[in-house]
Amino acid sequence: MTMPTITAVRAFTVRGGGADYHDQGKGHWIDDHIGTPMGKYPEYRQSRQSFGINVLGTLVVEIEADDGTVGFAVTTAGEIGAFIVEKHLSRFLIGRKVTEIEKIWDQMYFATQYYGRKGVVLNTISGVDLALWDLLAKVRQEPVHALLGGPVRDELQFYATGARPDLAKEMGFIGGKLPLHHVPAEGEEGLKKNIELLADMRSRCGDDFWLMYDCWMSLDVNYATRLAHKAQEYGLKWIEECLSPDDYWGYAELKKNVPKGMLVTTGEHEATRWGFRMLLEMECCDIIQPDVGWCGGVTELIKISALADAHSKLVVPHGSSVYSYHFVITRQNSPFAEFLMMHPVPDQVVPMFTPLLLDEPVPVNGRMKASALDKPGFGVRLNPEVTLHRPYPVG
Ligand SMILES: C[C@H](O)[C@H](O)CC(=O)C(=O)O
Ligand SMILES: [Mg+2]
Repeated sequence: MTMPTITAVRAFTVRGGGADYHDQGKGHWIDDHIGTPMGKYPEYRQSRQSFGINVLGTLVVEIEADDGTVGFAVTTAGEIGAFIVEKHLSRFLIGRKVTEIEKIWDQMYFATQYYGRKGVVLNTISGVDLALWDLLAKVRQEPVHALLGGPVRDELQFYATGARPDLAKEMGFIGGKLPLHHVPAEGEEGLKKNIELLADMRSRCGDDFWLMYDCWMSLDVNYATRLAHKAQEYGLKWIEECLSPDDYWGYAELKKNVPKGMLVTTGEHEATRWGFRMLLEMECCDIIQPDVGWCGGVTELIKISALADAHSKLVVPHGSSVYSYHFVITRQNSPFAEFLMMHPVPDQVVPMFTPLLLDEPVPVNGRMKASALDKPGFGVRLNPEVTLHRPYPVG
C-alpha cells in the first residue's frame, strides 16, 4: 500500500470549553474556590480564572494528506500553540509520508528543545502527534486503538472528577475525585473544611465507593501528610498532585509519609519519558497520570507506559477524552480511566470536550464499550457550529 504524503498543516484556536476545559463560563464547579499554588494570594483564591488558568484556550491541529484525508486533534495551547505549529513544526510534516510518526516526533522534540521540553510546547507537540495518529488511522480506515495493538478488555470503566461524587455514584461511576478547596494559607480552619467535605461525601456515598482528593499542586509535604492522615478515617483512596510537579523529592517523601494503603498519584503536568522516569525512579507515586494531550501525545505515552509497566506502576491518564480512551483500552496497566464532569453542576454526563467535538463518546452507567471506539481515527469530528480562528496562516 502506497502511503499518502502530507500536503497541509493548519492550526486554529477556539474559546469556551473544548480541550481547554478550564475555559468555562461563570458559576462552573471547576472554578469555585479550588486550591491552587496561587491560593497563597487571597485575591486569586476564589477563582482560577482570576490568575489566568484559561488564558491559553484550545488549539486545533489539522493535517491533510494528498489523498484528501484530514486528521485532526485538539489540546490546550491556543494561540501560542498555533504559532509553534505553523511557524516551526509544519516544516517537519509537509512532504512526509503519513507513516513517519516516530521520526516526526523526534524532530519536533529536538528542534524545540532549546525553548521547550515541557508545558505549552509539549502540549503543542502532543496536538500534532495526535492529529498524525488520527490521520494515519483514517488512511488505514481503522480506529487508533487497533494501531496500538487492539483492546485488552471489552469495556472501559470510569471514575468521575467533579464537585459531586455522590451524584457520580448514582450515575454508575466506580469512584469520585473531588477538588480540594482550601490551601495551607487558609490555616487549620481550611484543613478542617477540607476534611468535613470528605466526611460529608463519605456519608453520602457509603463505604465502598472510591473517594479521592485532587490537590492541583497546592500543598506542601507537611500539609499533605497531615491531610492524608486525617483523611484516612474517611477511606480516601488516593491523594493527587499535592505538590509542585518539579518537587520529585517532596513526592518521594510524601509517598513514604502517607498511611499504608493510601495511594499517591501525580503526573498530569509532567511530560515525556524523561519526566516520568524521574517520577518512577525516585518512587514518587503509585499511579502516574499523564495527559495524552500534554505529555507528548500517543507516541510518547507508549514509552511512558512501558516504563511504568517495568516499574509495576499503573497508568491512569488525566482527562483527555478520546485520546486517552483509545490508549487505556489497549493497556493492561491502565485498568480504569478518568472522566472529567464538565457539566457546571455537575448532575449529568456531558462530553468532556463539549461543545467542540461531534460523536465524542461518553460513559453510560460509568462504562464505555470498546465498540464505541470502533470508528476510523479517534472517531470524532469538529463541530461545524464552533468558530475556529486561524491566527498564523502560512503562505
Ligand atoms: C479538578 C482539578 O482541579 C482539575 O481541574 C482537573 C484535574 O486535575 C484532574 O482531572 O485530575
Ligand atoms: Mg488532577
